[in-house]
Amino acid sequence: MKLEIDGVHFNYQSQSVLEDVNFKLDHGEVLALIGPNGSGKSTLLKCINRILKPQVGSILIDGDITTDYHQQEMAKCVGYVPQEESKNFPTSVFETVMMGRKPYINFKAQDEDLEIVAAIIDELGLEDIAQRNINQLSGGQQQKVLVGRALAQQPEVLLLDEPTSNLDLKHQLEILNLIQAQIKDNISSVIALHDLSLAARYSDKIIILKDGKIFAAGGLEVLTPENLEAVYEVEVSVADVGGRKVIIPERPI
Ligand SMILES: Nc1ncnc2c1ncn2[C@@H]1O[C@H](COP(=O)(O)OP(=O)(O)OP(=O)(O)O)[C@@H](O)[C@H]1O
Repeated sequence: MKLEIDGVHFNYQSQSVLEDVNFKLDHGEVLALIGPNGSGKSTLLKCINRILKPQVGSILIDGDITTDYHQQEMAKCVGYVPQEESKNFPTSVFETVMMGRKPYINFKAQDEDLEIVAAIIDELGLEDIAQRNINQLSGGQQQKVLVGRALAQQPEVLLLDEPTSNLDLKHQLEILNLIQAQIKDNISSVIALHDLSLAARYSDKIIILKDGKIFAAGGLEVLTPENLEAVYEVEVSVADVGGRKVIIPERPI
């Protein structure tokens, strides 16, 4: 079992944000974390990445509790793409993706590091802007660069917080296809997503969070109108389009 979340509770001061969150994710699996604004998705990703420390419960990777990991070990193991970065240093696209190699570099980058970064830049279609300052890129381009940085870490667990929120339709599919291709058999991924149809299309497992608690968990079968209406307070239709689940919001309840 690659990633295990065991009885996690988290609160900001007196506000309880996560309550008794439990799940397991195997090698090669993608878990979509869905739920309304404020339901605790980003907080859970930050707890997994040790940015936040749960007051109760543990997070285990391959059976080892992550609080025992050294910082560098953690950086090799867990890649994280935040919803947004508050302030970007004026580095180039290439340098930013190279930052993902930092946990592997002792003194200076080796040929292998350069090859890995070049391959990711190529796969993400960022060659033409590789030398551009990331602060001068569009939101969607920046989001791609941050995904590239996380992939350069070659993590075992890849956490993505709304990785497609700034992307147009083509780039949404491009980035999720790329992530799916990278997952292969040795990476487990947790992706917070607002787009429920994309969640249905790209995940093996789904967790619906409501007020910091798991409201429903399982495979695509949890995406029922009843569950979604109870959580989002919107009437929804769930359609089958060419064998894919598509979630259509109808009207507020
Ligand atoms: N730094 C903070 N200090 C205090 N409360 C916070 C902080 N960050 C988040 N919260 C609160 O924790 C709760 C969960 O927030 P979180 O960002 O995890 O939700 P989310 O499901 O990711 O939301 P969204 O879909 O809007 O991104 C919210 O009530 C939020 O106001």
